[in-house]
Amino acid sequence: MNQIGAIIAVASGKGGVGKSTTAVNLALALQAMGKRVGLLDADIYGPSQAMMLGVAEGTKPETQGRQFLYPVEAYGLKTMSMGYLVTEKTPMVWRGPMAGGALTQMLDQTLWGDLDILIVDMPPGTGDIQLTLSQKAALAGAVIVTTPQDIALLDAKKGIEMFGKVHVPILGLIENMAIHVCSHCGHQEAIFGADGAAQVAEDYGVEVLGSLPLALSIRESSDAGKPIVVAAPDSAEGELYKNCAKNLLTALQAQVKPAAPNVQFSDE
Ligand SMILES: Nc1ncnc2c1ncn2[C@@H]1O[C@H](COP(=O)(O)OP(=O)(O)OP(=O)(O)O)[C@@H](O)[C@H]1O
Repeated sequence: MNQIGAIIAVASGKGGVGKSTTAVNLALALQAMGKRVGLLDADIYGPSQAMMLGVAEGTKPETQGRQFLYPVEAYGLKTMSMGYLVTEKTPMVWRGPMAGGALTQMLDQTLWGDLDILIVDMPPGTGDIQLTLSQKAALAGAVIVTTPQDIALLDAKKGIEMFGKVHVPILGLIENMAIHVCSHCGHQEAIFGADGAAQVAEDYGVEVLGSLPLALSIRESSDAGKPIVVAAPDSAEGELYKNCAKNLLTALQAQVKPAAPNVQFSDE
């Protein structure tokens, strides 16, 4: 029923590094390049895509029979999120297997139709839920979002290793919040440190697809329900996301191999 060219996970080892912001802007940038794109918000514990895409609170997906869901369209993207299926006040207190099951159901029972790319905004972390989804979703590859901060980089490495274990190629790293540019004086500051992502990329033989600044415009546009790639596609930040998307497509075509063979996986 669904013809999906490539399913790509956007993941981060650590929470709060801007994974969801990156996933939505990447999806919109790929669409701006003429691709048919879907976005699965698999961040079940904190689904934020509906808010970032300006989908009205309380929007429920149309259903077909008892089993299938139609995606909710936003800015031309076909989206599905746990946020559409539960109310904001319902805490997600599922155990791992249940959460993993719910996610694969959302993936399989959504009538995506024909897509070139489905971006999966993964839950943060590298536990059972992430492993199950990586194994069941037939991922074409994964993008790891990290900040340059040591703790985030450490978790990014765990993410690379997790995908390596399940033989999902790493398409590249995206470094988020790399530089802060003062809106008053233009002074640039590497608040979370510098060059960390490049070092991790080199260690693991993967690419850095791009680097995004810590920018007020990125945060404000997401909060306003219109991500920067649609709100200001020609802005410096919009261009950076488009460049990441271009590099992602190149990496996808080249099918970059999983983590370099000289990397030892901790429990193998
Ligand atoms: N480059 C950026 N510049 C400014 N703000 C950003 C940037 N990237 C993300 N943010 C902001 O940082 C916060 C966290 O971002 P986001 O929700 O995308 O992170 P996440 O990694 O998906 O978080 P979680 O782990 O909770 O799912 C949001 O308020 C978002 O608007």
